Formats: sequence, structure tokens, C-alpha cells
Amino acid sequence: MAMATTNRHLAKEPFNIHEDEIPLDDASTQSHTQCDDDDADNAEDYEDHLDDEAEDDGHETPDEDGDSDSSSASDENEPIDLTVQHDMEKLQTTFPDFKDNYRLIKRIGEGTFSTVYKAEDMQYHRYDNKWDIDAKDHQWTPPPLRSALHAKSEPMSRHTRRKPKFVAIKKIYVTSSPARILNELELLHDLKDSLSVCPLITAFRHADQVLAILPYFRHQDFRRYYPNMTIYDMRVYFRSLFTALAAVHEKGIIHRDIKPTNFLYDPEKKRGVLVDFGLAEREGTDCKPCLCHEDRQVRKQRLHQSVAFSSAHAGPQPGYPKNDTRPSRRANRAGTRGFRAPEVLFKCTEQTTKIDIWSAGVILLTILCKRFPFFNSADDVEAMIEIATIFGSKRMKQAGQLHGCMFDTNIPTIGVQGFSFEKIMLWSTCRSDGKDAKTNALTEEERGAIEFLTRCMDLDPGRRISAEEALRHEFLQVDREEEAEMDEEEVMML
Ligand SMILES: Nc1ncnc2c1ncn2[C@@H]1O[C@H](COP(=O)(O)OP(=O)(O)OP(=O)(O)O)[C@@H](O)[C@H]1O
Repeated sequence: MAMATTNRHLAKEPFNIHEDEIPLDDASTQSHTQCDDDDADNAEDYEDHLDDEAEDDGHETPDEDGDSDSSSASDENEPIDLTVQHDMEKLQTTFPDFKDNYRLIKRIGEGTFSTVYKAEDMQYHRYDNKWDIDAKDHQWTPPPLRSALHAKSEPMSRHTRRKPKFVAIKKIYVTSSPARILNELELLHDLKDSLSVCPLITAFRHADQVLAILPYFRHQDFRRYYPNMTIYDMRVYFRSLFTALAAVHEKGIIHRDIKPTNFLYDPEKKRGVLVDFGLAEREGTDCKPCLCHEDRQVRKQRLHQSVAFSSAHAGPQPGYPKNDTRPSRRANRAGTRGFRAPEVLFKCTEQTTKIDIWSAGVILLTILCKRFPFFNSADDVEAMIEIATIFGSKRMKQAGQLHGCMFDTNIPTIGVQGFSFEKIMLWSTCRSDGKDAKTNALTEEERGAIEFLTRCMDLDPGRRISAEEALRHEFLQVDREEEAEMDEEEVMML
């Protein structure tokens, strides 16, 4: 078993997977060199997976949200599909020491890039578990020597038996490029101390098989709780999500795949963790200057020049040339359809952490409108049409120009002005039938949510709120309210 340079449960050294023991198999390396060559192809690759996912957005079944302490009994009794059982057995035999370290319980998620299993961490008590936010003893203790991993465990009496501790084992498919896997693990390692981010405990490689070990995080299926969320619940949920985003963005990392299934939220404990850094990247990777980062005056001047140039050569003609010889614009479009920011759709070459804020805004829009998925496009052009229907052609044109793109449409359902989020929320929650003026108007707290949403879903990434600013926004000031409520209760008790 090849182990990462990090000691298990204690990551001190820079993360580095040793590839010296058994070289990664050529086939997997090759297939991904092709993907990595070309961002556009890569994006298509992701789209296929992500498109499937939007239909089947939840990986969990309703009983997969069991508490890490209490669900074990029901987990044990759950029937396991034969193929899953076969895969689990294969996984246990592939990694020689696996059974000494982990006891596989069930499959909890399956994506295009990985399968995730719930397992009991058999050696939990032998390590420093700084990552365990639920641990009573949260003190740092020196890690054991590596040889302790192979030491025979002492038999435990019935009385001394400790509570089982669970982990999520992410088996990354061999079709993922080694560079991509390393990128995910390195980013997770960088984020190991970040609030609300699911930390990486350790990772293993055997031949072309890579396992990432994460703490198992109890959560519920988004589809189960979002229809009943009050505005207060939303504020608590987004406080937690933006805490994670602020931590990720502070490190200059773009997550790129913010969506409900990647934010594991426990409504009871009112906390969530961000997972899946498979598409994440450092801001500035493969970046080329884009007009959106220029000064407003410079941008205006460039646009004038380009319009003047096209008028002089072919006249200002709407439409597109039949034989377009211009090289197509390339940019990273990785992400999930329906959650992609407008600048991603416009193929901005200088994308920033703000693309995550837009996606978080889409989650808020989904909850406020009680429709999941809110956007349901088959491709980027349809996605653009959906956004344009809300924002109107005038603002879409301006948004396109920010990135040096022209936006034009003759689709009759896209008006010039678009619609306000307030109207969309009332329509989608069937509160605009004109009968009752009171239910057909937003409450003050709903207006507060819409105001926050408007800041998150600003078409201009430069004006869009940052995670840090969002945490200071009125809408997310839930801690202070809770504290005030607690103080009040204390006063009452006195
Ligand atoms: N730490 C964890 N605790 C509990 N469940 C987890 C954990 N990590 C992942 N899961 C479950 O596994 C699912 C898939 O995990 P993840 O998103 O990391 O893999 P993926 O292959 O990239 O998936 P996708 O293709 O859906 O993006 C999650 O949606 C979640 O249900």
C-alpha cells in the first residue's frame, strides 16, 4: 500500500503522492493527457457527467443521512446490492492493509469521477484526530509512530468498547488523470484547517487506484429539507456555506462546482461542509487577460474600436458568418449545468472565485422559488437563454461586452428588461394570482433574502459580492441574533 507523505490523521508535510512504488498505468495516464490538453474537451467531459447529475442530483437515499454515531445499526442491516458488494470486496482486497484499517459499510455516493463508501475507522483511537469536530477531546496529541499502524490491536472488553467512528472513502476512478487527482488532494491538503470544508484525513494509492479518506459527515438530502426551509433556516444554511467559501477563496482557490450535493448539510445541527474539490483550481491557472478586468474606460474604448473595425470591413451585421475562420475561444467551463456563472458561459478567460458566489446564488434562488433544479438547460446556449429570460437582453448584452462578447437574440420570450427576482419568486411559489394582496407581496425578511440574492447573482463578477463581504451582509448576521436570543433567555431565567 502506498501511503501519502502525510501521517494518517495528521497532515504536516506538503502533500505528495509517491508514484515510485508502482507506476501509474499507461492507459490511464494517456487517456487523461488528452483531456488535459484541451480545456474545452475537458469541459465536455465534465458536462456529460454533470448533465446526468442534474437529473439525478441527490446521491443519497433518505436513509443515508444517518448520524455517524447512531446510524451504524441500521446501516449494518441494510441490504447491499450484489454488484456493490462485489466492488466493496474488490476494494478491500486491492489494498493489502485495508481490512486492518477500515470496515466498509455501504456505498453512499457515486459520481462520474468517484464512488464514495461509508466505513468504520478501525484505527481511529490510535491517531491524532484534529479533524474531528465532534470529538470531545479536541486537544492535539503527538501522532503515533508509523509502525503503530501495523501493531496488533489490543482486544477490547465489552465495557471498554469505544463508539465507532466513521469515514467516507472516496475511490477515485482510474479514468481520472493523475494530475487531476493530485490537484484535488493537494487543494484539500491546503484547506485542511479551513472552517466548513471537509478535511482530507489521508490518501492511499495502489497501482492506479487512489483512495481519499475523509471524515464521514452526517447530512440530509437537499431535496428533503429545502421545501420547508424558513428564511431563518436559509440564513443559517448560507452562513455556513459562505464560511466555507470565504475560507476556500482566501486561499485563492475556486471550487467550480458549488451545488447542493457538494455542500453536505445537517439541518439538525445547522452546519454543513463543502466537499468535492475534483474540479477546483487555483485562481489564475491557465489565465489569459480578459476585458472584464480592464478599467471601464479602456473596455469602452476597445469595444468602440472593435465595432468600428467590423463596420469598416463587413458592416454591423447581426448573426454569424457561415464560414467562421476565427479560432474558437477557449476557457475552462467545468462545472454543473444550471450552476454555471454567466462569465463561464461567455467563456471568460480570467475567471475568479466569484463564479462560486453565482452558484451559491442559484442555490438560494432554488430554495426561495421552491424549484429544484431551478435551471434545467441541456447545454450552455440554453443556459444563456434561461439567464437572459430573467435578466433581459439589455443587461445580457452588457454582461457579454464585459468579456468582449456580443449577445443578440430574437427569441420572443426574452424581453429587453427581464423580470425581477421578486416577481420570479412570487410566480414560482404561486403567490401571484391577484386574489390576496397580502400573500402576493413579499414579507420584509423575504425582501432581505432577495436583496442578498441580487448581490450574489450580479451578472458582473466585478460587482458581485465576495464571500468575505457576504459574511458581513445583514442577511447572514445570524450568530449575533442567536447570541442576542440566548442573552435574552438568560436574562429571563435570572
Ligand atoms: N465526507 C463525506 N461524508 C458523507 N458523505 C459524503 C462525503 N463525501 C462525499 N459524500 C457523498 O458522496 C457523494 C459524492 O461525493 P463527491 O461529490 O466528492 O464525488 P464525485 O464523484 O465528484 O461526485 P459527483 O460526480 O456527484 O460530483 C456526495 O454527494 C455525498 O453524498
